Amino acid sequence: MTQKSTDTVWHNATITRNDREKLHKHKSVILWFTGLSGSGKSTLAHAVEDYLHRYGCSTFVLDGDNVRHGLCSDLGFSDEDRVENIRRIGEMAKLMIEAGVITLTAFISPFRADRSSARKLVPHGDFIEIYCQCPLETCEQRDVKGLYKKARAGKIPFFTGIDSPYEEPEKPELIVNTHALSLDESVQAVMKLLLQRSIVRPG
Ligand SMILES: Nc1ncnc2c1ncn2[C@@H]1O[C@H](COP(=O)(O)OS(=O)(=O)O)[C@@H](OP(=O)(O)O)[C@H]1O
Ligand SMILES: Nc1ncnc2c1ncn2[C@@H]1O[C@H](COP(=O)(O)OP(=O)(O)O)[C@@H](O)[C@H]1O
Repeated sequence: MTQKSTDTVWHNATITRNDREKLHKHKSVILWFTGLSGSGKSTLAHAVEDYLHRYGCSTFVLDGDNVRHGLCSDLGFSDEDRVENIRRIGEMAKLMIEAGVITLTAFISPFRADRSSARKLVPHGDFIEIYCQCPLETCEQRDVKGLYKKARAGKIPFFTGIDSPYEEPEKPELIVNTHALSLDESVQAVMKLLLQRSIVRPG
């Protein structure tokens, strides 16, 4: 690996985040969905994006599976690699809110410390942690991608919830119990929070 360069200087953009937010007519924010595999992160993030997009908001979903095909294709699922995965996503999400975009991230992000580091990258209030709470048994019954079956058969080592830990958020901005709520109810719970925080305006 080459030595880190110290010869870089931050360049301030002429167009600011505030300018971009004015253009988009809404604030930018990170909606950080976290939870077990199969808990509903992707489904909910995309459904919220769909809703916001229809109301003219500028949005983008960073999704675990997709990002791991490109930006993070060099990473696996050891604790170390997950830490680096979430570090990169945090930095990417930070850039995207500078671009004035409502950024929705759907990663297991199993470690509290890593979610906390991502939160600290951006100003207070710009990181909204949404815990997709769902019992492991339900996630396993859903087994959307057949991965739990493989993990139980010992074919996927370090699978979250089985032989790799998931640390529940202690104080998330929102808990969505995807086991009990319908998808529509879950979307409405997120929208209610965005309205309460004046990130989007009614209508
Ligand atoms: N060992 C292991 N543990 C957990 N998940 C695994 C594993 N191997 C592959 N997958 C698939 O990768 C998706 C999770 O990637 P993430 O980038 O979100 O993981 S992490 O935040 O770095 O922990 C996860 O996607 P979701 O099911 O959408 O959560 C799985 O499809
Ligand atoms: N309230 C809900 N919110 C999100 N997904 C739900 C909800 N209720 C049931 N589901 C279902 O749970 C599954 C979640 O899968 P997925 O979104 O891929 O999870 P994850 O991205 O966390 O791995 C989907 O089949 C989805 O239809």
